[in-house]
Amino acid sequence: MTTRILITGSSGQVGFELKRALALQGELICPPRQAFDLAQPASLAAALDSWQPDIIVNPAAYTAVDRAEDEPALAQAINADAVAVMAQWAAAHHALLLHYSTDYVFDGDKTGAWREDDAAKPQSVYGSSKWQGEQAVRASGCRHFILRTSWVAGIYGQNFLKTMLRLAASRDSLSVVADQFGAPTPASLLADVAANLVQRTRSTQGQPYGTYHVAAQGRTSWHEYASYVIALAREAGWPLQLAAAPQAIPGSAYPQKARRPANSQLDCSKLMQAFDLQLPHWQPAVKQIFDTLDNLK
Ligand SMILES: NC(=O)C1=CN([C@@H]2O[C@H](COP(=O)(O)OP(=O)(O)OC[C@H]3O[C@@H](n4cnc5c(N)ncnc54)[C@H](OP(=O)(O)O)[C@@H]3O)[C@@H](O)[C@H]2O)C=CC1
Ligand SMILES: Cc1cn([C@H]2C[C@H](O)[C@@H](COP(=O)(O)OP(=O)(O)O[C@H]3O[C@@H](C)C(=O)[C@@H](O)[C@H]3O)O2)c(=O)[nH]c1=O
Repeated sequence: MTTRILITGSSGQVGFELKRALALQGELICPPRQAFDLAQPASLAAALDSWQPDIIVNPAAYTAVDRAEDEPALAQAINADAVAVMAQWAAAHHALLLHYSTDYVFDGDKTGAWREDDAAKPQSVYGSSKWQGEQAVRASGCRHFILRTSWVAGIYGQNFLKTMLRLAASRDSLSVVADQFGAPTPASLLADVAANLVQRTRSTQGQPYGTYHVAAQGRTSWHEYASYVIALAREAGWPLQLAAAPQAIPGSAYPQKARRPANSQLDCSKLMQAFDLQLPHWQPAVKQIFDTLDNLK
């Protein structure tokens, strides 16, 4: 029988890549927002009943980190309450739920890389709503994977990499925070890892379901990341207004509504060991995204 795979948020960065990565694994159900609106959690069970997915992949989220501070109820509905409905439906129907979460569940105050069992202490409405979504998945008892990631970038949708290219093309000065650390992670990698895990659940062996960190390897700052991308654009001959590298500034000099963690680096060894996977270093991963954007130009 054909596996029915529901992908939420399929127009987002990760969702778009999931359509490619999961295309051969079953019949994909990719509803537009109006047909499966996570802001209306009470409406979701009826849609799930009609589609009867075997697998629910949920990259959809309220991802506007600063705006969430002004819309906590909406962020909570989309990132937590709707996730609870999907998880409970999955538990009742023996479906698999693959859900994405974020480095922003941590406070950023650890010296080393964050492990899956480190205590969450979100500092923002977004981080808090994502943490509540995670807890709802675990509480439901459904078979699940929660993939926690950081600083997602890709070809489709909006992200920091594209913002830096846009600003470097249009401004003659740019200041970027240099005391927040993490790793940019390709949306395509997150989709490929999901496809790999889904494929493995088809074997009859017991699966190591649970929570995993998935991010590109190494550690950088937003400033180093921006400088690297802008240098790539300069080398490739992009017409840039910005004459020099961006200026490095402390987070305190870039006031924002939501607090970002100082250290977001995720330790991904649990995933790499459990599934014998290698993850790329952030620099070649970012270069590959840039090269694709360059070719599409
Ligand atoms: N972006 C990042 O840097 C990071 C993301 N993550 C997590 O990874 C996952 C994927 O992120 P990413 O692909 O970047 O997110 P995007 O912001 O690119 O996409 C989010 C998707 O969610 C959809 N969505 C938003 N609100 C609703 C709603 N009410 N009902 C249905 N769909 C909705 C959007 O639909 P529409 O197109 O209609 O707006 C969009 O397709 C998320 O869970 C996010 O929390 C984790 C770490 C970093
Ligand atoms: C645009 C800009 C940002 N910054 C800083 C602000 C912030 O500290 C950092 C990142 O900025 P952004 O607001 O683009 O990124 P932000 O929305 O915080 O990105 C986060 O999104 C959510 C969804 C996640 O889950 C996180 O992993 C993370 O990727 O860069 C500058 O210093 N200069 C600038 O010109």
